Amino acid sequence: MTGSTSVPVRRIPGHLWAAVRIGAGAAPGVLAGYVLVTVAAGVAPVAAAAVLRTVIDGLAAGRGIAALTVPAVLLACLGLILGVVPAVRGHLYGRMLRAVGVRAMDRLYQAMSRIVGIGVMESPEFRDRLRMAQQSGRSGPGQLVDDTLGAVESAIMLSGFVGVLAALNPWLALLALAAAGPALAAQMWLNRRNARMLWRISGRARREAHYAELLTSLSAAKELRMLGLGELFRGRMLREMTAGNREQARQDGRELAVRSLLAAVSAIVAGGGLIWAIHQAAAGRLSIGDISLLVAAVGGVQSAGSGLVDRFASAHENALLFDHYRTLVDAEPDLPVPPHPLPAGPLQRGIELRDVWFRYGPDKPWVLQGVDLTIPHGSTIALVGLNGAGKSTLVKLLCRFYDPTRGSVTWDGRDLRELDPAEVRDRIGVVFQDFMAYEFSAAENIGVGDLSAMDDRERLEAAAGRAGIHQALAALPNGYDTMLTNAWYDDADRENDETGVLLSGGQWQRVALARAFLRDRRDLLILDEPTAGLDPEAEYELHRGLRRHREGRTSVLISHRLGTIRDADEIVVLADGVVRERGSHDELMAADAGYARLFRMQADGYAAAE
Ligand SMILES: Nc1ncnc2c1ncn2[C@@H]1O[C@H](COP(=O)(O)OP(=O)(O)OP(=O)(O)O)[C@@H](O)[C@H]1O
Repeated sequence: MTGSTSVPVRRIPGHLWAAVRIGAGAAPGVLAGYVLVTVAAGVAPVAAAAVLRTVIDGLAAGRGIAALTVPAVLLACLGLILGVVPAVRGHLYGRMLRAVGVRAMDRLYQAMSRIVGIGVMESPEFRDRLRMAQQSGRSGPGQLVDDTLGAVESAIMLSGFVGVLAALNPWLALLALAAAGPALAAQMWLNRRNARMLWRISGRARREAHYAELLTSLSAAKELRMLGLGELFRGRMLREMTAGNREQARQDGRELAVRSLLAAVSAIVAGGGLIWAIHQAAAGRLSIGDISLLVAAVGGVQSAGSGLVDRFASAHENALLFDHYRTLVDAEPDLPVPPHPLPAGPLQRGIELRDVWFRYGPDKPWVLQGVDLTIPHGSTIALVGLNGAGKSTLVKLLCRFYDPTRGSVTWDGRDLRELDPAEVRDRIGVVFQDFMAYEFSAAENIGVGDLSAMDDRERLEAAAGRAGIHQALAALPNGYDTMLTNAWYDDADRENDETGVLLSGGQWQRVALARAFLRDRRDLLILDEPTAGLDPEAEYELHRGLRRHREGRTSVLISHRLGTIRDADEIVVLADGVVRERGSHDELMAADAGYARLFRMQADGYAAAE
């Protein structure tokens, strides 16, 4: 994905067409009605002006009421149409906007769920683009459809009134058209600058939102108060906001100058036309009806012309933002997935990392520098290493959130890149170091571990039991249906302030473990610091349970508390991006290297505390 500050004009019709197609798919009936109303809104003013001339000329010529009844009724009908159209149009617009918004957002989030890895989501450019796509995706396509039809309406009206002017004086018509050209060009220039400005300040907008979120978020509230960070964050938020506003004000100034100039040109054309018409009428070359038609036509050309420019401007601007939406929706896959992936199948031999090199980006330092590691089926491998050694990174490669920069990860000899990532992930149960605490009920918080068990209370309770959290959840005000948040409640709980409950850090960790236990029939279990927040008794109990659970299963365990992993089949020490030591606890202690030193350090710490 490359940085985008403007969109070639040739891409704009494609965007308009894409938006109309979304509209036609989302609400075909509403769109058809909208087209009809648009055509009526474009034709009616021209027809009304022409009929009015007939009526005025008829009156001036002293024609009787009988001759004028039909044009009068026609005029009344056109007036009715002109009166009703805005309300109908507003109604249809609202319906179309909502229908198109749902479909467009659905497509955007479908595209997001097609993203296989997480690397692309970490790029600031992606985050900016996503924010703009979310902004434009909700109402952008609907507005584009509205702009397109609005432009059609203005074009119908403009061509009608230009035709009228041409019939009265071709020079006037030419002059009116000539004034529209520079207006369009100027507007496009303004739009491009506006889109560039929006892209430029998008980082500011993101930072502003981040500080605003920090100022009000529950998770930041403790540190914010203790460390007195409110003033700092508010200042930074305001700084970003003010800088963004300054850019916006410069653009507003440009817009004011250009638009005033265009309005002046248009008024001069209109005034000139009127002076000419009055002279012609005084000389008897134009009738009173002609004058009324000319006044209507000059006004009509002005309003249709500026309507066309406005619509074009709005369409151009929306298309520029919609470009971010389409770039994301039509993006190539972030990680290559073969069209016909091989089946991963149940793990039989094991997982192997061969000479794996990895860094998070070409400009980032190497995290892994040639890791060779075998995780045989049925064995437990413990990963050990200092902070930042690359343990969690290795886990992310096992889940194929990233591809190795060099080397390969294989599942029973088949490269993960040849397999369907969804199938591989379905065969893995994992508790991440930074697991999610969903603002859902307790049952759902465990159930998301295996959607097929979401409504199976027995399985949920069994998993919670194994994680040692069943009793605590059962004792909540609404048992497993209690919301684990005080931010919002289920509809049924709305009246009851008692039902939103907050868990402690350790309790949350148990819920996350229960989520993984729900996936206990998986081929590989990965636990990244699963007991870091537990009290010693709970940790002991849990590791005993885990040992039982791991028997005969393939697991990868990460823990800084070396006592909890000493019975792993193999302990692998990562350092400087490579496997520095490997072996059983006894072997590594006998080798008396880094692991033994760390183990003794921890053991001495406990002994000293006694
Ligand atoms: N998403 C990321 N983008 C860029 N760098 C990252 C990212 N995640 C981790 N890193 C870097 O990769 C290195 C390894 O991080 P990793 O989280 O794998 O270490 P770890 O061994 O799990 O550490 P810990 O024991 O602290 O959990 C660190 O230097 C970290 O800064």
